[in-house]
Amino acid sequence: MSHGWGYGSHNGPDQWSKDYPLASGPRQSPIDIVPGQAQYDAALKPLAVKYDASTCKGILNNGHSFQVDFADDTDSSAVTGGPLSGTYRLRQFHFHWGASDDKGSEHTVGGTKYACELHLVHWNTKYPSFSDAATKPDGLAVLGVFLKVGAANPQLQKVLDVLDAIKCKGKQTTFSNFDPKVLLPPCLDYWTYEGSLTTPPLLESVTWIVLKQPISVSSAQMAKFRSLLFSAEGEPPCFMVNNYRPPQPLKGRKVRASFK
Ligand SMILES: NS(=O)(=O)c1ccc(C(=O)N2CCc3cc(O)c(O)cc3[C@H]2c2ccccc2)cc1
Ligand SMILES: [Zn+2]
Repeated sequence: MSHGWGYGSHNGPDQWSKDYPLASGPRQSPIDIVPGQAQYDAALKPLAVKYDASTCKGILNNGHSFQVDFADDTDSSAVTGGPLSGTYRLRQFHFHWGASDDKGSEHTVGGTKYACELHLVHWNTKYPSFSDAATKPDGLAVLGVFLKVGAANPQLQKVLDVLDAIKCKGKQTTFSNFDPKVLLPPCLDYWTYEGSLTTPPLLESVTWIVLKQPISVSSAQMAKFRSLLFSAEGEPPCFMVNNYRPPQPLKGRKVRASFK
């Protein structure tokens, strides 16, 4: 993927529409979720999340976040149920965060920003591959989890402990035997709506499933995220912070809630 885009003043979200006209499309993400306007839908099923730690393959600084990649050649790590029809295989998870604890999430709740947001990216197995699914309106499902500053999160620490090895863009290292289910809150109540990737190419192929209950992260752990660099080795260092797109217009979409 071209890396001309970023989160700076010259290549950030306000500029993306120049190269990616979808930025002004009808189903863009993220959005501000207004709980009072979300419609409870009794037909929504409970989320069924099944992850297999052995499918965890590695961790990479991709220049706009860091991602933990999973083997997606079988259904052993997948999500079903909820608003979804069929099986969606886990491909990767990554995060978005701010330069300070008062901002960083992409989705907001009644205008409230969290310090960080986790995205678990899944693709619909009715399509032959992730890349193909990413071009279809029902191709992807992303599970969003808010991180709220408070107590340190020991499960998250296992991921943060390897970040020194992937400080710069393009660096990757081994990361195995990690079950991302440990990063989910106890309650799987969610909001869901039809949206898009929040990074270029902004494809409108994502069923968003945003969990109501945040998980915890300490301020010291947030500082660890901010030690990463957008820049590659040998380039002037640029700290990886504020890698979030702000909320986009709802344009008539309905947000459904799985809970009353
Ligand atoms: N924030 S998000 O909407 O949850 C999101 C989901 C998937 C992806 C993703 O996995 N990829 C593949 C790697 C990649 C690398 C890039 O440099 C880039 O600009 C975008 C991506 C996206 C991507 C997804 C689908 C088609 C092309 C690229 C990115 C963001
Ligand atoms: Zn994301």
